[in-house]
Amino acid sequence: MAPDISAPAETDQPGADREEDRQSPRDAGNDVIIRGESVVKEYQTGAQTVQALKGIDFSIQPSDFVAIVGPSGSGKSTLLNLLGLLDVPTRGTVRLRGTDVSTFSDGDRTTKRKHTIGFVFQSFYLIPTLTALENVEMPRMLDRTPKKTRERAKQLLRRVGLGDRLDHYPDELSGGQKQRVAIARSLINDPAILLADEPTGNLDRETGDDILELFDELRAEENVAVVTVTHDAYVAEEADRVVNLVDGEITDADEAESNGVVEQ
Ligand SMILES: Nc1ncnc2c1ncn2[C@@H]1O[C@H](COP(=O)(O)OP(=O)(O)OP(=O)(O)O)[C@@H](O)[C@H]1O
Repeated sequence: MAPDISAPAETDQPGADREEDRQSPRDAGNDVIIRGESVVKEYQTGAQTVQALKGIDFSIQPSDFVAIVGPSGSGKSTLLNLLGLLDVPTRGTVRLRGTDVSTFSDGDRTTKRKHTIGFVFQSFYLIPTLTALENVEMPRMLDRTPKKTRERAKQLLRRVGLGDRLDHYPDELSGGQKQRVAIARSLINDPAILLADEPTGNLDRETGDDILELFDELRAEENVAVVTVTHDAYVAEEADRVVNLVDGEITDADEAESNGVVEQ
């Protein structure tokens, strides 16, 4: 289950800017996790301004499976960074459960990210000197309840089919198994959204299919939404929705095949 992150302790202080007061009426009472409206993202390099996103709208709900596709430089990573609360828009709004993310302090944004977003990458990014179990526990290394974390980490590794690989090191695992460990790690804080950047990019087709199947199961069981950036047509085909970015704008999904989605 996604954690209730709508009322952090610090906003309960007397006189504090209460989060409920900053909420958009549009998302009050519905279950949109994150919504972007007229989102513009610009990067300034010297005198040059690059408009990476040109006023796009998006929303992610529990259990969604959304694929972001598009040619190189079209704004996919920029959008993923906004969804991952790693950045804020230049103009327009991104709301997390109804609250404008630009009103969060950096510390707030980090806390929200930790409790809302899980990240999965093409290159897995496991720590080679830690076992599978320790890698999954890693995001909660400083946790005050290590016993609980260990139990949850074991449960997640069993969930992704690696109950018999807890003490294996990454170089003792196959590519697909490494990605399963990375997915288990991404779930350790019970996120509402998994952001997966080319999650099947380093895997053969069959192993990639297994990972997509696992995503489907996790969406059904944990209610988690999966948002993936992909160049693989078969991954995009599995998605409920395809966001096709071209030059910072969302275009018709039917154009996806001619815009950087590779048939395999
Ligand atoms: N930090 C930055 N500073 C300046 N320009 C940037 C920055 N990050 C991205 N850009 C520019 O913004 C545009 C969108 O980049 P982005 O990385 O989002 O594209 P992408 O679709 O993820 O590309 P790729 O598929 O090659 O990873 C590009 O023109 C890029 O050069």
